[in-house]
Amino acid sequence: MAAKAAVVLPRPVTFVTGNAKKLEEVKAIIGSSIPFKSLKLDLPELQGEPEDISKEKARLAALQVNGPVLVEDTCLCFNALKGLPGMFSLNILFSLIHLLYVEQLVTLKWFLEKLGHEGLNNLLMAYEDKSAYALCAFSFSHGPGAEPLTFLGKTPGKIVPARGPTDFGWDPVFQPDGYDQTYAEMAKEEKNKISHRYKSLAMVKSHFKEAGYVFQTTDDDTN
Ligand SMILES: O=c1[nH]c(=O)c2ncn([C@@H]3O[C@H](COP(=O)(O)OP(=O)(O)OP(=O)(O)O)[C@@H](O)[C@H]3O)c2[nH]1
Ligand SMILES: [Mg+2]
Repeated sequence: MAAKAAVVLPRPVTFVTGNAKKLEEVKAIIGSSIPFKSLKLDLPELQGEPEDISKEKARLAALQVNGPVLVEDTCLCFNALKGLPGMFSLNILFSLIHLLYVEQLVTLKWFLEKLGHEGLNNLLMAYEDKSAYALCAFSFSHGPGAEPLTFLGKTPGKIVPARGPTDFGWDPVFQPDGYDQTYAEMAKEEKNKISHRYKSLAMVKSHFKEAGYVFQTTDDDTN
């Protein structure tokens, strides 16, 4: 039987994100297994199921980049609230704040800071069930018009009062099952071995390995 021809992609994959902490983790997890560069683009994020949001982001990113792209969308979902706040949390909050305080950026900052980690815990105050899961949806598109593939990684845990460094989102209030440390308290290498992002990227890496993509690079791509 003839070997399947490898798919040739016009350049390295562009990982589109505006989040520096995400990028740090993605670099550490992917290493040199997938040739990629990163690009910050302001893409609209729809509301809906994680997979759909991520896929749509990939479609839009591929059009803008005009080449292969990886994007991801991450959420923290509370079981007692049937998966909310999930993808909606910060986006809806931002929309509400925007409606209420257009152009009053000081107030907006103050409001977000006030809600913070304590606010996330307070959302569950009335419930005994503090269980939650971190969900990561990576989508990969070959380029404009190509249907994106999505890879979901999920890590179960619970919501606890904040512990550990506060330099990345909700890491201080999420304690993964089987650990007595929050994501924020864990060494980065430890988080990157069990996280929602790690699990999703493990599937992305397997896909790339199986597909055996061949990348054509230009001088521009090395920047
Ligand atoms: O404690 C955390 N540990 C994580 O592992 C993690 N991953 C993402 N987030 C936060 O969740 C929100 C929605 O994320 P999100 O997927 O829309 O990302 P984003 O808008 O910041 O970047 P991007 O969409 O340009 O890639 C943002 O506030 C992110 O900072 C995390 N917080
Ligand atoms: Mg986003």
